Amino acid sequence: MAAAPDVQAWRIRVPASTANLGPGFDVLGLGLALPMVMDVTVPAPSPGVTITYTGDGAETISKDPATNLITRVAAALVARHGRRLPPSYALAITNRIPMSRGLGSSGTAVVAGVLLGNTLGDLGLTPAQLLDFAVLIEGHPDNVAASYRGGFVASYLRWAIPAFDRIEDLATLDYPSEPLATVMPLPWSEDVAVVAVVPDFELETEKARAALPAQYAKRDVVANLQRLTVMTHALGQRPVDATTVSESMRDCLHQPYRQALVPGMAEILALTPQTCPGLLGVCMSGAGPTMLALRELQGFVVHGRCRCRCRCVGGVGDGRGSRVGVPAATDPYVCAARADPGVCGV
Ligand SMILES: Nc1ncnc2c1ncn2[C@@H]1O[C@H](COP(=O)(O)OP(=O)(O)OP(=O)(O)O)[C@@H](O)[C@H]1O
Ligand SMILES: N[C@@H](CCO)C(=O)O
Repeated sequence: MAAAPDVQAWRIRVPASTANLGPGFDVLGLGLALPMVMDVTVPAPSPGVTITYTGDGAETISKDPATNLITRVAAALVARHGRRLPPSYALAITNRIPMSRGLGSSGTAVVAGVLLGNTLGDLGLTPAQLLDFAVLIEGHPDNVAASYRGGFVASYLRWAIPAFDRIEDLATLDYPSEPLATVMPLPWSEDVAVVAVVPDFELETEKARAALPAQYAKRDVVANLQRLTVMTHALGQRPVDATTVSESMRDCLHQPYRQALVPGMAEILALTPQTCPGLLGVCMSGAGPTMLALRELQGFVVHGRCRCRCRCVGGVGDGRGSRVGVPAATDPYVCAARADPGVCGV
């Protein structure tokens, strides 16, 4: 009788992320304490590949390994290195990250995919190599850098990503062998908490990026550079200066063009520490439609109304949301000083 194969099991946990934080378009990212957890078993209890899913996206996300984003990324990574995924493995995914809401769900899935490919294909790639492959797929580094590294990070790309149609093309695509992304951790003040207000409609990143102009006026670029530099310092200070944070979170490069896609966004962006004591600043999260409020860790009430029906994450109310948040420090969506430490369990 043949011996039963050794069963290996491990867990991959990847946090959600918020990108841009106002003026840091395609530059800044922050890991949020809101994870996707994936339990991997090799081989699967039954023949072939099985994917099970609970949580956000359970009804809509493909469980077919040929079309699921995580397994496609893993397969492309191992193919790039001349290997194949094993014929049998099981993925049990528990996801708390809302889809297409600006909380980096696709980046999280891509990071999970490269971690899966690295272990299933026994590739032994470095974190920088894995992150670069994730950046190639996402096209911009902010979300994946934050999900991978955790905390508050800034990043830039050292070469332009060549155009490709499908993730599978990355197996053979010609691109530079030099490192792609440079990622720098930034200080995040322990006085600053994060509240995400998640509308009950989706906005695909592709659509929100298509709304942006091809060119910008010099004054708008300069305004963002000034604010970005000041804001990254201001958010590391103790105590934080609310007026400086609030003013430096204003953006000229993406939020004005995306405003038409998110009902109520203008009213939320008009909130200030002067009108809402304890508030530090507001911005769109990633490509939206989620709106992000930074707040002082203690004693805080935001007054405001948005026209869209929001899931007021970190807020009170009826859950359909007309108020814009009264966060509790224990709310799982409140990042607080505990910016997520990034991936673990691999
Ligand atoms: N856990 C997952 N497993 C498989 N596919 C996923 C998963 N999470 C997200 N995706 C894919 O990513 C898509 C959402 O990507 P999209 O870029 O539109 O939004 P987002 O990443 O949530 O927002 P943003 O980039 O603004 O933060 C989903 O429709 C799905 O195809
Ligand atoms: N920087 C990206 C984040 C969303 O993926 C954007 O704003 O389009």
